[in-house]
Amino acid sequence: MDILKVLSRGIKHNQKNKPQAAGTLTQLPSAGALPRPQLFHDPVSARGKKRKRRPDAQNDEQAVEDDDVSDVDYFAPKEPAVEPVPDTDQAPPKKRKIRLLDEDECRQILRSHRLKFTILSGSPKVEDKEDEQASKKNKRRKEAERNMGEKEKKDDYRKQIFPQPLNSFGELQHIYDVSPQLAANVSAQGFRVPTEVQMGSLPLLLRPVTALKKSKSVEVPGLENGAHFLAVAPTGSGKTITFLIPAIDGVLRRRAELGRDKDGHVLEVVVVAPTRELASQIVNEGRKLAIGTGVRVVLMKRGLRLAAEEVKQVKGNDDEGSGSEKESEDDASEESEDDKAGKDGGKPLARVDILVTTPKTLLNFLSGGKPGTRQILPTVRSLVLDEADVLLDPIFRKQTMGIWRACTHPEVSLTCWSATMASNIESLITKQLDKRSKRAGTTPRPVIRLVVGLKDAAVPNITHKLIYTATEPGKLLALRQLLHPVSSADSGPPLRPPFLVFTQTIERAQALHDELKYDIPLEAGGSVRVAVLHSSMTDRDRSKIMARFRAGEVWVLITTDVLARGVDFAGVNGVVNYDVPTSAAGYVHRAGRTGRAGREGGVAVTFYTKDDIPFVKSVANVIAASEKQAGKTEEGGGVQKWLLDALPKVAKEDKRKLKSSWERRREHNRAQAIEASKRRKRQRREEGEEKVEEEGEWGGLED
Ligand SMILES: Nc1ncnc2c1ncn2[C@@H]1O[C@H](COP(=O)(O)OP(=O)(O)OP(=O)(O)O)[C@@H](O)[C@H]1O
Repeated sequence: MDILKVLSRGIKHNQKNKPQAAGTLTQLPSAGALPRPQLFHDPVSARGKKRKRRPDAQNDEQAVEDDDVSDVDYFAPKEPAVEPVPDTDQAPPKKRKIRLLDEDECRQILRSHRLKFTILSGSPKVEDKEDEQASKKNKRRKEAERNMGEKEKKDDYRKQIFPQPLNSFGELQHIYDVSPQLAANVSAQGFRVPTEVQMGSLPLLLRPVTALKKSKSVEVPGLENGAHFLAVAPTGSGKTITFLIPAIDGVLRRRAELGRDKDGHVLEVVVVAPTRELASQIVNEGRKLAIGTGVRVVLMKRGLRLAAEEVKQVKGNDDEGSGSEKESEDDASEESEDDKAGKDGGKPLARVDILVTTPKTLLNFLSGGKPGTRQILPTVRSLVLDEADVLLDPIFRKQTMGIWRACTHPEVSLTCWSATMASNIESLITKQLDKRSKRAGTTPRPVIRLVVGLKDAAVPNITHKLIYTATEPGKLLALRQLLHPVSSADSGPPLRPPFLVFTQTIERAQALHDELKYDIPLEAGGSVRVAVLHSSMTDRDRSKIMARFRAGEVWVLITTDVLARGVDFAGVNGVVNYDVPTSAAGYVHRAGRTGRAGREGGVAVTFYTKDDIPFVKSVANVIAASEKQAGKTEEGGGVQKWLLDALPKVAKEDKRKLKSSWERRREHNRAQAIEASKRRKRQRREEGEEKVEEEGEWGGLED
């Protein structure tokens, strides 16, 4: 197969050989596959009643059966923004009464979609029912516990809850009472059915008491004020709108309660994301959902002034922000300049309801007050950590904890989102929440965790391939073969553009770009089709590359882990791990840049050489688990059992050594990013121009 044929399929070349601009995306081969945003539909054993269709479901234009979505192209350009819903002076539309499902029905639907809710803190009461039905239930539960055997599993089972699932987006308005405008904005996105994470999280986050109204077996104390929430759900499963909808709804509700008008903006929600690319993507999504509501979603930038309170820094009272982790060089290098920005009292306060930020940018603002003081954000009611496991990883921990500490409202709720969540991060979160509620003297809120599918092994809907090459030059050759396969016998599955190539360091990304940039013939667009993006580039260059890749102009984007998390490129067909990711979580996030919203046909190719073998086992395990989830057999799979068995389990000592070698690379990346940041500052001073912050690279999470 010739690359030219593949690349030019569906793409018209204009006369001057210019790359096609926006609008080509839906004609790229990527638009072909039919997405099913829901990943799981297990048949559930006929325990109790079968799922009933609501009598009015047919009237609900959004409650479509899954089969009906086959002709929907979720990657087509979205509809233009909706018109604001007419003012509420007119009589509100009559609300339809929708029956809540009973606990058994909820249990069945949640199981069928592999949604598991566990209470991580407090002790939910298991009701002591006298009646026959309840004792039957208890019997069944005890039997199940006996079967599971281990104590740990028993505890887990007892703490499970079965809230109402969101069966259609129409229920947002009809059961969970979100504003008609917000409901219209969701509907304008063109989504037909909620994904699993949306199905599970939205009822609990919007109206927790309603969501658990029919839950008879477990009582969750303290739920009236809401819950803290951790969601672990596959990449590309729509977590962004899942935290944005309740955020906007919360602002609107409080505005109504307090009688604030549309222009009365109070910073109520802070969303933290690890990179600038992800933060601005969240702002875009938020603004689409907030159209016509008056809710302002703003990206935190250098020089933006927020309504913060200045308090005296109390020495020795910094246990949340401190820890074993040392201050990163990045922090130190930025401090003096940010001090100046924070002290700029001349700028007006920003009018913000929802602030989206990278950790460092906001922390720089908070620590930029008078010496010996810090600034706090007492009006914030909700803190959202997107990619929470990396935000609480030592690289970002100090900064994230600093922000959390600044959200001093006693009722502040925390929600954490990621496709991967190690148990040490979970316990860090629950311990911190416990400490905070003790300190504030408030009734602790429950901490609820939702896991969709298999925790940490979640890229079930794509093809995975591990390719061994004996040497480094062999790797480059193999990548070229993927780009220009000469026969069907060539190794690896066909890789169709657009695709992302991940390397471990900035230097390697640059070097690979130099190697590949002339590999696309001029007739197909030439060197502009191959681009590189990493954190030592300027913000402006990064944004330009992002825009060109999204528009379908760039077909091969070479990058580092800076794009591994959260970034949603419509229709990315493939991911190449030119360098093996150093952890299972790293693999999940990189591979998850393809196959978004349940779309099939994505391919993740991972090259490895002899030197990489110690890292391959954890990648191979993720692949095997993902394929098992997808019900694939060994023959069709990307990793053969013999290989999985043969790959060495790395001894602790060796892992430590290897880790330090990767740490060195990561440090090197950071040093490069710092150097670049200093260079940009110098440039800024010379140009007198103000630019926004940069984040360093991170090298993925260690197992
Ligand atoms: N119900 C839905 N049906 C179809 N597409 C959806 C639905 N909800 C969200 N999407 C789309 O799915 C894509 C992925 O969503 P999003 O970026 O929120 O995923 P994510 O779960 O945050 O992924 P990651 O873990 O990689 O950050 C987006 O393009 C979004 O518009």
